[in-house]
Amino acid sequence: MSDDSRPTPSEASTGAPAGTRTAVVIPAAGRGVRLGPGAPKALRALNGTPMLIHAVRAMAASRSVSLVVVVAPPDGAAEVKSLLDAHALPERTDFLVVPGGESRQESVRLGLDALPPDHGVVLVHDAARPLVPVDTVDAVIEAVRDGARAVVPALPLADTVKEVEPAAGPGLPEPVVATPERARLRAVQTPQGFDRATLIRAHEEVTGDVTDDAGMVERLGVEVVAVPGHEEAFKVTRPLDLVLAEAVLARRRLNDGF
Ligand SMILES: Nc1ccn([C@@H]2O[C@H](COP(=O)(O)OP(=O)(O)OP(=O)(O)O)[C@@H](O)[C@H]2O)c(=O)n1
Ligand SMILES: C[C@](O)(CO)[C@H](O)COP(=O)(O)O
Repeated sequence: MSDDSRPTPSEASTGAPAGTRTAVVIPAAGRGVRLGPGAPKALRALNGTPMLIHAVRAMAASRSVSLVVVVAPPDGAAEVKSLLDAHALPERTDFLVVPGGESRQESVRLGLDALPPDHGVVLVHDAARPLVPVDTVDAVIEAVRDGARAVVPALPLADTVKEVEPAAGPGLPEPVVATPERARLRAVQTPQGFDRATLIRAHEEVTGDVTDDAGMVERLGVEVVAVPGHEEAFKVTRPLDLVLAEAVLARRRLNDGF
């Protein structure tokens, strides 16, 4: 066997053929405006470790994941590379860091542009969902490997949801126009999983306001399916979410006995 034909360590350890080899793009380039002033959200600490490192570890915990592409704040790629070097991460996983863009959509696209050709399954996972359990990651990957072109982890809602019209002026109430049937609604999380070609086509063809990658795939007319999400995969968005995230980590430490 020539040197070129030998599998890389990550290919050898996951043992997956190219069609099912799995890469994850982690958009981590947001400012975190809703979290309040401070460092970019992904670099803020949870139990002393940057949120991004928790998110990277959550993805690399899956034995199916052989590559993680981190999309860093536009001026923070060097800092993110140093962070990855400074923290213990599984050796079976390869890492790339690229600078991000102005919107989440643009950041994901920049991450996709950096993917080498040999990964047929691509996950997109928010750095802002640092605590997703590995079982959820594996369930998404398995559904794609089983033939779904787009998969989202999703949870039923606890609140009733109303559709409203914009208020007629500042300080005025918003008229409620509809109450969708709650039993049919789901709160959608990440990682979202895709057949690579479908996700790339969505990012090439779909423009406009879309808040998640599966929404872009829906606009292509391609079926998206939901698998059970997890309450610990919540998105750290506002200050109270930091309190919850610290509490989840404390509970894990207690359960792990240290
Ligand atoms: N230009 C952007 C904006 C967002 N994101 C990433 O997309 C994920 C989900 O976005 P969100 O939670 O909205 O993060 P922020 O945009 O940072 O938050 P905010 O809207 O409060 O500023 C985050 O991991 C964030 O880093 C990104 O990579 N590039
Ligand atoms: C992708 C996402 O996490 C799915 O719920 C969500 O849409 C991201 O929204 P944000 O406003 O960019 O945080």
